[in-house]
Amino acid sequence: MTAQLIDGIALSKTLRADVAARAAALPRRPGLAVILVGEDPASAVYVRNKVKACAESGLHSVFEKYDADFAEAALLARIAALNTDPAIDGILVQMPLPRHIDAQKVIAAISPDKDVDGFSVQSAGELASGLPGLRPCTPFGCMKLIESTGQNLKGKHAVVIGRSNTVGKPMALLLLQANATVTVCHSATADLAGHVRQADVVVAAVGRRNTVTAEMVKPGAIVIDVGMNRNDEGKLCGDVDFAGVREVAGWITPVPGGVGPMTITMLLVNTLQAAEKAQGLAR
Ligand SMILES: Nc1nc(=O)c2c([nH]1)NC[C@@H]1CN(c3ccc(C(=O)N[C@@H](CCC(=O)O)C(=O)O)cc3)C=[N+]21
Repeated sequence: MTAQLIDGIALSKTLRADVAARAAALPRRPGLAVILVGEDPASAVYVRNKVKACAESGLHSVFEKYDADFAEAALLARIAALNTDPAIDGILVQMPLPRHIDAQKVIAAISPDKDVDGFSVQSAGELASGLPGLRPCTPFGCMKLIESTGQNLKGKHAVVIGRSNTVGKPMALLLLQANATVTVCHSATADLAGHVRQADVVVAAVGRRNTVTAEMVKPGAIVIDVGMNRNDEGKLCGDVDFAGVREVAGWITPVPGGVGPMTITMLLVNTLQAAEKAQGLAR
């Protein structure tokens, strides 16, 4: 069996067209502020892609770039200004931040209404409580990729590998809300392979290549690869041994071209959602 590819670029195209149509129907264009502190080259690429994606979907965006030694207080002051800026519906501060800046403080400073990353305590609480709210973009995108297979998660066993606040934890909650039975594995899990073998859905968010191999995967499973690693040749690769696992799985996401583009797409969706709410068009 060779797995069907879940194409994050194609799905992104469809969803971004819907964002563009809904954005065009609003009295005021949705606006996203993207803040980058420091010189990390990978962050610079991601941030540029986010700004470009906004333009392509007809969203307004502003990009603010600061030197690595930008003071925490100055960053908090910028966020306070954006919180009350009526042209801005979403605020994204690119992570990781320089060590002298407390990321938790920064996240807490963003108005929950503009928390398009879904990283705030309010957004996390809404997700955990099953209330509507802004969902973290990467796991939200993974759910859309899983939904695109047409498989109902009711009665299915999902195994999430990784327990970060940005991916693993919210992923588990989203899968739970979709009626899956959920197991969360992490670095202290005794028998990772034993758990993964039980999974109808595997979401790998570890940050180490070849964490999921063909022998660990149940035939026909849905495999979602959140990993972003470099192999020995410097090529981008995920946490899953793609060549091996695609011969066993039912569906698999590629890296690149899977979760990455969907993360940006869900940022656009969240910005649109925040704008609709701000303009009295809640949905
Ligand atoms: N506040 C904050 N929010 C984030 O959402 C956030 C962040 N900080 N910090 C860094 C991570 C990483 N991230 C990615 C988004 C898209 C791709 C993406 O589009 N990847 C392409 C490949 C890009 C390439 O070729 O390098 C793909 O997978 O096809 C990757 C990574 C968002 N992040």
